[in-house]
Amino acid sequence: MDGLIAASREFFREPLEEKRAYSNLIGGKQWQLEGYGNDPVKTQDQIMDWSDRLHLRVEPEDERNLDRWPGHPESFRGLLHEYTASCKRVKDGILRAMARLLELGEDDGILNQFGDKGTTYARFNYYPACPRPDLVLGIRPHSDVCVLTLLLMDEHVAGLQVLRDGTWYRVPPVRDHTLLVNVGVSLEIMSNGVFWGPVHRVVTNSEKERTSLAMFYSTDLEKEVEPIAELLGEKQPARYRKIKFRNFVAEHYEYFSKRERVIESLKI
Ligand SMILES: O=C(O)CCC(=O)C(=O)O
Ligand SMILES: [Fe+2]
Repeated sequence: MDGLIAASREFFREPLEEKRAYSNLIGGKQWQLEGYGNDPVKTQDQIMDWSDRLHLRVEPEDERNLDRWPGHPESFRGLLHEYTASCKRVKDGILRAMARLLELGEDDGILNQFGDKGTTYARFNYYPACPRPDLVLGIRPHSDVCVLTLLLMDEHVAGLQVLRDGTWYRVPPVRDHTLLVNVGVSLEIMSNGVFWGPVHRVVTNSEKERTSLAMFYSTDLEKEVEPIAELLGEKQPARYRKIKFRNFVAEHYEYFSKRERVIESLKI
């Protein structure tokens, strides 16, 4: 873990021209999810996040776009490959335990909602020290659109905050490779609202830089995300409309740029 974080820092510290070789803008213009760079620009007055990002599809393994994976430092690709395999085991264990909490008939009741080609993205976030933390956020308020996120936070510098009942709560940094497990809004829909995808943000720091690595576990892009049938009944009607995951992601970015949550539009 330390090696991978150190390798990602090394990448982020390289000159911009080096990093642009892995850009998320095709031909310098058309935005795609994967690669190095920021969010899509949807409106002229959109305030961007104070962060540098590298977003890579790590699963399915045979669909990796290795041309987006930094070749420097040389250890990067091997370390990310190993980290992906370890995190998969953790994610499977957590989702099986959550299926039991929902009292689903089988432990794989959530895992088998992912479809044939569930996808995992690794997102490296690098937040440089910011001279005016009062003016800009590291990441604006959002909920993760995936099923589950495993977040490896900076061991020394705080920044993540979670919204609950109108108050922002600071998440302290933790040592010893602790992972923070976050529910994404896909799981909010699947669980018919039993679990919910909290709104969170990252504040900037005037003196210290910060890094984090999020692993986002999502369903197949062609799969419809919907409440699990077994959880529904006469007394438990569906609370969310279903949506194809591909459209959910597209809409997430539309709403995000307007500072709204896409899931609100799916509530019945
Ligand atoms: O940097 C963090 O602690 C959180 C990152 C995050 O929320 C995200 O990448 O979606
Ligand atoms: Fe997030």
